[in-house]
Amino acid sequence: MEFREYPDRELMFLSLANDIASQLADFLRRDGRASLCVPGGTTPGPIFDTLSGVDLDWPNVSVFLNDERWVPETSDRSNTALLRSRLIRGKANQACLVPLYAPAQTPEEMLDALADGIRPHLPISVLLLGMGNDMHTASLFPGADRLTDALSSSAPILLPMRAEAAVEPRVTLTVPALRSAMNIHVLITGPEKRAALERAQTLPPEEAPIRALLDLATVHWAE
Ligand SMILES: O=C(O)[C@H](O)[C@@H](O)[C@H](O)[C@H](O)COP(=O)(O)O
Repeated sequence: MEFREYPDRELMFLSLANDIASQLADFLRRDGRASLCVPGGTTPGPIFDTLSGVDLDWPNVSVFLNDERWVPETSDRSNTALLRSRLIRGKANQACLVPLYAPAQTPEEMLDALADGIRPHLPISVLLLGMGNDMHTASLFPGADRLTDALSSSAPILLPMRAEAAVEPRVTLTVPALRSAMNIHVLITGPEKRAALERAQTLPPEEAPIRALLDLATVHWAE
């Protein structure tokens, strides 16, 4: 794991957005296409704002979430709605947003169709992850019903996930799909998350799911 500490959040957001853009540009130059997988939640908004204004060959960039809450886009809990309002706009308006939600009562009903949509965009070129104070990442929560399945090296691309801390059912990329990424960044802010990261390094992934990605990740932190 590489740990980068920044003097303030603003600098971190700008610098990380810049790293992500240049990594995507490398893939676009080399392969003519790239994929960017991002978290929802409250932290990454400023990175999305910056990226949406960057000049890239966006029509050849596919964008998808690490995980989605099983709510329609009209919900203020929808990560897809966050992406549409902060990332898939401006210059990035032409990017291809690959869905992790489709209207249905349960994620199980749509899981295969959603996984079929994601599969052609793997391996991920650039993966950005968040982390909760409980050391979850994506929707890999400690104590979640299918965490063991999602940690397995033979896990499918996507799994439904339910956990007390998750509020609603979720759909999440699994550990092997996430670990296949060519570049992995973890974005965290504040002293509580820094302490949680330190703790995660001493625990197995069953207790600290972020641990399953840390050996491959660059962690970006600012107070
Ligand atoms: O849908 C989600 O909730 C996210 O994808 C999740 O994994 C998030 O990255 C962490 O919960 C951190 O969230 P905050 O940035 O809001 O602390």
